[in-house]
Amino acid sequence: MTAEPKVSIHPSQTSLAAAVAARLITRLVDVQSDRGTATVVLTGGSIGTAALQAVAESPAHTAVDWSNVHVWWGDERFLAGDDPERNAVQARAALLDRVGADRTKVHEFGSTDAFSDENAAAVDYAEQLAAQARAEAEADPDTVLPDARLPRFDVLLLGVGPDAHIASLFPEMAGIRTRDATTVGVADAPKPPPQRVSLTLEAINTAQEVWLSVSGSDKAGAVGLALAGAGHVQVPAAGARGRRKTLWLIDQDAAQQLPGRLIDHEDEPVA
Ligand SMILES: O=C(O)[C@H](O)[C@@H](O)[C@H](O)[C@H](O)COP(=O)(O)O
Repeated sequence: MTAEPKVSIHPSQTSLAAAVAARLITRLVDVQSDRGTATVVLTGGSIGTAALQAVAESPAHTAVDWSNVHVWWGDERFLAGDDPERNAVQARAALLDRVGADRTKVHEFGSTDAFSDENAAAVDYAEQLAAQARAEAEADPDTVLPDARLPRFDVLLLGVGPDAHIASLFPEMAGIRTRDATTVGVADAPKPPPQRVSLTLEAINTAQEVWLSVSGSDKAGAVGLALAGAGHVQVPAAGARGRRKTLWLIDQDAAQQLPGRLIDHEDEPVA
């Protein structure tokens, strides 16, 4: 069971980042009021990081109990642990270190400090995810996880590249074709750095809500193809779906080639 995409268009990159931030705060507060804890899967990239900064700068962020948020990543650049190009380093600076996130609940992909290659880091992340899934199932025997290998992802954020990649799943490459695994090592990514680790599409699509945030005219073609129903091997963003909600949050520039029938006027804009 997955949700058909809905689209929300925002006037600029800044208002888009603010809208993603407002929605994220609301989502985390809502989930925490139901279950006590909430789980978010973060993305790297410009809009992903700008949205986290906007969360930190919003007075409303204090409504979230950050010590009870589990944080995972959709992908990571396989670099040294303190490399400023790592998605986790950028997320810590933009938000996590500013709001007092609990380091034991911030689950980073392994780095070159600890792993010999990207495949080893991918295997380790799959084990971390599975261990958390077991812990959640033991803590609440009534919990039904969408996939026993993965914790419940309440919201999963993705950026989209001009080639329509999501996380580190690039068009036509092995990562987007990977099945029966929750994570994958990527050795030859066209976007630098070449070595990366990523959730697979099947892992991404276990999330309750998948939000794709996209800004800029260089992404308009990718957005148009993805929402016109292209195949996920050629257009990875086309395959990303949440179980309950699939939300495309885009700015005007990225919306230039959008099939008109997909614009949900009731859902725009929230910033
Ligand atoms: O590690 C990464 O590079 C990302 O996770 C990647 O998937 C990113 O989200 C897109 O490439 C969009 O990035 P921009 O928003 O910077 O274009």
